[in-house]
Amino acid sequence: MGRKAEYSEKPKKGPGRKARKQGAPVFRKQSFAPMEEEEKKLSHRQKQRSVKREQKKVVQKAKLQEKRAKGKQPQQVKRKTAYNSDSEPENEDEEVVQQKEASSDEEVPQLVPAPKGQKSKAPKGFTDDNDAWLKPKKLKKQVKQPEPESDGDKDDEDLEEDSEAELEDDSDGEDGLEAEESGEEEEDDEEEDDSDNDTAQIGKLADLSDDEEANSDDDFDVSGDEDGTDAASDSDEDEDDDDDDDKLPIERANKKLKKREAKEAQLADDEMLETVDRQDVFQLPNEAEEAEKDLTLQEVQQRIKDVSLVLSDFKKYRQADRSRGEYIDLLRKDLCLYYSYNEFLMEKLMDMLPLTELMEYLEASEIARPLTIRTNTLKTRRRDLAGALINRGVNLDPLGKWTKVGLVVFNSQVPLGATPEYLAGHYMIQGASSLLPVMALAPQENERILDMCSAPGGKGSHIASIMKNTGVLFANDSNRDRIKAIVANFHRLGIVNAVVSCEDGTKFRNIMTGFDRVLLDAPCTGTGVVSKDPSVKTTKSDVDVQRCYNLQRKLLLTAIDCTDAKSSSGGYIVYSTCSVLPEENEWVIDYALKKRNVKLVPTGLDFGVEGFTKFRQHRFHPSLNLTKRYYPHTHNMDGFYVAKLKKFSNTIPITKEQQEEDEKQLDEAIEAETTPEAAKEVEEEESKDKGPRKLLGKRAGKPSFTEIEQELKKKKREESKTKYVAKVFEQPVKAPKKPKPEQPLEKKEKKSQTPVEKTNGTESPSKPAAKKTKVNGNVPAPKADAKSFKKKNQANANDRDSTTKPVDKKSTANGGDSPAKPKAKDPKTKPQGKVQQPPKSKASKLDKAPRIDVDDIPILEGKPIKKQNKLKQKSKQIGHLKKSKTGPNVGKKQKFKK
Ligand SMILES: C[S@@+](CC[C@H](N)C(=O)[O-])C[C@H]1O[C@@H](n2cnc3c(N)ncnc32)[C@H](O)[C@@H]1O
Repeated sequence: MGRKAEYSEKPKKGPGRKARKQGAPVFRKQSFAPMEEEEKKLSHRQKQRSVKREQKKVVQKAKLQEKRAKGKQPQQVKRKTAYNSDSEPENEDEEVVQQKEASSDEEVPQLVPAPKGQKSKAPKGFTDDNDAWLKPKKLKKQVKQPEPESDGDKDDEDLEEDSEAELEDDSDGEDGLEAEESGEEEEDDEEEDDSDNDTAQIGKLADLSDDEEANSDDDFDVSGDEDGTDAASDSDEDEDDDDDDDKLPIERANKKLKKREAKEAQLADDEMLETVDRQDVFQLPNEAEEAEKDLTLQEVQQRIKDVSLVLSDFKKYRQADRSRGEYIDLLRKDLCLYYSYNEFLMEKLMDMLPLTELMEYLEASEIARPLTIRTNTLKTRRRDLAGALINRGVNLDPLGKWTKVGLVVFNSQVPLGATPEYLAGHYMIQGASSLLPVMALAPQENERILDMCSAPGGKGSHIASIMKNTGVLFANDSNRDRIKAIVANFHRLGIVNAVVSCEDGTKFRNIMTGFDRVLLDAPCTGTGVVSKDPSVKTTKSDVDVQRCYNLQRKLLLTAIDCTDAKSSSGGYIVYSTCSVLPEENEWVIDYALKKRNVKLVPTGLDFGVEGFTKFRQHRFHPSLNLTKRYYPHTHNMDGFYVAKLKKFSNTIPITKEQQEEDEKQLDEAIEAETTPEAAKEVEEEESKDKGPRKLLGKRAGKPSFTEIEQELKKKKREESKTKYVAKVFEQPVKAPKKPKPEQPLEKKEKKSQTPVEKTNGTESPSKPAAKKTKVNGNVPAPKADAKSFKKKNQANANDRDSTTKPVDKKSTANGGDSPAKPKAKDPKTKPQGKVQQPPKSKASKLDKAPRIDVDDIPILEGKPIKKQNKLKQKSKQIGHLKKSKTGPNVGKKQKFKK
């Protein structure tokens, strides 16, 4: 661009020069020293950074050249240096010679070659002005000295010395530059100055090129500015600078940003902790306050949260003078209030689930489970059914990968119990959880299968459809009204391989044995189906649980006895309940494992929570982890339990271990009875009843109740006494030693010496009646239960057990029977043996139906050990479809035909 400047020609001076043609433009030397200009403009900080950059550049260059010098000819290095000179490439050789003269070591970068003739001058050869100018060069030297990355070898030191010498030589040339800048040079010196200019330009151009590199560090500089704003991080970041050299500017910036964020997060956490610490600790209300205050639901909810927080870190948040028990009591009360549970059930749930999970469980139990249907594969395919229902405005989806027959219905424009498909038997309305026990049972075609508690036939019909209407399904239920539902459903669904019976399941071994598989979907408290039947929350009590527990154990033993261990295809028993309480699940299975030749096998269900192997202070058989639990909050289905047993022998086991166990149980019961309180209780009871049955001293070790509590207890017991109440299982809370359930029965059976228990299927038909008479003299009347049966059956449309007692208002009022309040009966208020008889006018068909009498059922484990040994010897293999032709079974058979 423009005309080229010529420095070689000297403009002529003198007269007539105005007339001359305008010569080439003359540029001030200053124009070629942009660095000088820039330096003047730079701020102090910028200069510092510039110096830093320079230092780095010099160090890098030194390193680079050192490397090259090691691997290449020195000449090449010199050429490289000379290449920076644009103006006089032809002088390369001369310069090289000069440099050689200046220093024998060529490793030092030749930024500015020495001008000719200058070398012979005085060693320093600088004027005072030069001294001033030389300062930057000295700085350069200083930079080299602290070079951190130098090897520290002697060679390096030599190198530095050499470079210093050269720099001093270079300064000669720069001296000329300084002189020119000052404008004080003589014309005679101009040629030399020009050459100096050239050298100066060379030097400066080299610097410029370096500057370009430096400019590439602009980002770094920017971040350096940021450093300036964050003085605290300066030191750290400076330390990292060296490590960051290899990184891109953006990476360095990112690193710094992350550091800063981490610091801020840390600060925020600290602040939060401080704030929490400063917060007021939740103050437990005292009883007076509690009585006065009427809390809103929101306040209760808030208090639940507060107490939960305290319990989550009790040491930290507790009030020094308050115990954990007080907090738990308050929490239980609040939860009962908020979710409308009685204290008994809430306490059971609190025992069972950790606090956070409990809250989830309670919340999930408030929400209805999705409506699900099961395709009846005897009549249709799921895809076809889904299509048909979708056409009717039903919005549905497959239930899950785990089932090929389930459909979940999101919404429907038609009632699902009245569609043509329903009436045609293409599907059954069933909860998702009710598919699980049948899947675990895994029925096979042509097998003989017993569904012991079948009404209304949901699972039974599922079994039949898997069997493809082959083999025989025995669908039994003790509730005659509910039997009708089985018949109706089976008709609708096109099941033709079923025999429906109405028998007491606990006696089924007398009717028929030798089944390939038995399903026992046992009657239970229904604590898993709270969302379906909210009344469960307030109506269940300790008595209900114990009643169910007794019945379940007896039904399960019978189910095992009805199974043929030698079945070629089966020999399996599946036990299930829609309760989540361990008393009705693990406890029952654990009991059966001890009493029969069965073992737990995997259910085949690939989801569900493992069953408990321990619960509070209780320990179950380790294989109970093979059983499965289902919860509304984890599986979005009703609370459910499934266990699968394999029978491996038809004989009834009486092992040495069992003998010892039985003896131990006896000892414990005796020991419990001998506690002063229990002894007194038994004494009083015996004096009233004069019966053999004794309470087992469950109050041993328990705190005594206040008078009011005892009064409430008495009233409650009066209401809830039934023949089923046997106070059998150990209470999970604070009960050091518990009475064994079999104890009273043992005593009775010792006297009666019934042969019923001797072998499977060999029970004498006349014995149960005799025994019943005897036992019923010691327990509340059965008719009260029959009434409650009826009420429940009418009330509950679902398939839960209907054998539970009527709503126990007291249990709601006083928090229900806590496990820590085990006193069974108060002979003062209600002598044992007295029966709460319902008015005869109210007795219905239900009353005439076979009633379950827990005490009437033979319990092998209750036999004296010697007797059991005898039984073992006499035990026979169960015959298939063997039936007694005499006694009450005959009547039952006729009933069955009806
Ligand atoms: C949970 S429900 C069964 C539901 C059924 N498995 C289904 O899927 O439709 C329990 C049933 O057991 C019946 N049951 C109660 N005690 C019984 C007993 N001792 N023998 C036989 N069935 C009994 C009840 O009448 C009730 O129908």
